[in-house]
Amino acid sequence: MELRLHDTLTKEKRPFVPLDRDNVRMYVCGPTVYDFAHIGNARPVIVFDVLFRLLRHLYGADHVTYVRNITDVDDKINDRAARDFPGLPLNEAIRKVTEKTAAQFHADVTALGCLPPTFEPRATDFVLPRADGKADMVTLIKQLIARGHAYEAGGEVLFDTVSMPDYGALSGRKLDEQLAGARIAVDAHKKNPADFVLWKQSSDDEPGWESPWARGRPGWHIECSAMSAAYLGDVFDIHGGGLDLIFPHHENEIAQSRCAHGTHTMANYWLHNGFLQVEGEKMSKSLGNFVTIRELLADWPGEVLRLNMLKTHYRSPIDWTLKGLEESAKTLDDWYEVAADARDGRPADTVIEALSDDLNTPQMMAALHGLRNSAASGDEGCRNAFAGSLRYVGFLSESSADWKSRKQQASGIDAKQIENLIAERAAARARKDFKESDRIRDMITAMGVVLKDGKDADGKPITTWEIA
Ligand SMILES: Nc1ncnc2c1ncn2[C@@H]1O[C@H](COP(=O)(O)OP(=O)(O)OP(=O)(O)O)[C@@H](O)[C@H]1O
Ligand SMILES: [Zn+2]
Repeated sequence: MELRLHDTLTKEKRPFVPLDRDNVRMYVCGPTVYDFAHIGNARPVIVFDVLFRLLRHLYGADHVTYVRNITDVDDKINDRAARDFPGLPLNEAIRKVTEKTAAQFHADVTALGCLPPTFEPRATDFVLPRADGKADMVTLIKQLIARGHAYEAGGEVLFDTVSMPDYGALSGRKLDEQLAGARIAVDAHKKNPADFVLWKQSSDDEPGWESPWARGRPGWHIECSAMSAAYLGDVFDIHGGGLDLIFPHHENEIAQSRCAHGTHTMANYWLHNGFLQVEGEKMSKSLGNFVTIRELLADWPGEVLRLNMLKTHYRSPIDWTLKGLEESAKTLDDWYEVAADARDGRPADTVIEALSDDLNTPQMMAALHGLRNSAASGDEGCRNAFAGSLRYVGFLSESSADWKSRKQQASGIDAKQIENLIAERAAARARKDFKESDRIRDMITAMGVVLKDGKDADGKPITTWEIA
């Protein structure tokens, strides 16, 4: 099956041809760890997890290298550290903020059914030259200066955008248009307003590293140029992230990496996911219209959030609604019932085919609905293919066996309490106090639980229950 991917740089969907079939290489920009991730931040993590799974299927699990970094040096982190831990020395405060946020991020994305990437480098480990000789930011900046693509001014090292004739190709922004709109006064030390920071001086109370220029810290963009080169080389296959990263972040990554290494390309395919929106607006921290993954996981199993995300194609916007979540939960209730007790088969061709068409997850959903119907009316083989497909796309995680109990937990329903009430109701019925037994049943219904009265194998009345 031929994999086709849409490339932002060439604006076309074309067949995916890896540089090396034995080592297919993908880099995705990871979180800046200063605050809990919102469900919008989860979109690239889930989308590229699906692509990672697909590449592993097509090329073999040991032939794909997926790198997703952690940005743990950023001024937003410094501000948060100073705010939350005013009593601590800044470095310690920063470590507390980044460790806590990174741990929560891992817990969140694991609950969303995402496989860990092959490597998860932290920016702070790649600032200075390393003992193992892997790429680092200071060396990259030195190379850029040596090749005439960067200069020092006003306590900073800046990338010289004019030195790169096709700067702006990814976002389609022409340099002269950018120049016209810029405010010169703010950036008087820059040769051109579009020039961006590679290194900036740190004051004594800011985090910093000794460098050939001044004690300072890297700009955001150079972090990804260093970490991608460290694990994937100067040129690699796929680079991903959200739409908002095209400019300036990815544009500047391309400029740095290509100019430092003297290559025509940084990555052969640039993939960008669309925004998750609330009432038509991008979910973002700055707008305050966000809900964290952690908050959602208190109400919904991670599989529901994942499925709800994948109902929409990754390049289209998603409107995130309660109604959508409710429908997704219903779908999974049904699917798990049909797939119950099935052994895992291989994922069905229809699923792989859908994903191979630029990750067409709406078509994948249609394929899963089709498999569900065959499984419901068919033999064990169909059920195994259905269960195998569910597991393959990450809907049937290791922990889905206890789907029902986790749903109960998430809904806040206390199983023990329900069982006690059922016993009280049975006792009331036994003594023919139907007023009391009805009262108890209404109480249970009001808690969002449905009772089913039936008979056990010996013909004795028995009541089972489930969440409405
Ligand atoms: N609403 C959204 N929908 C889809 N992807 C998003 C959304 N918001 C952020 N992203 C993506 O999440 C990833 C992590 O981004 P980052 O950690 O920089 O988030 P952020 O800038 O703190 O979030 P925000 O945009 O809310 O300020 C990036 O790939 C970014 O494109
Ligand atoms: Zn990046």
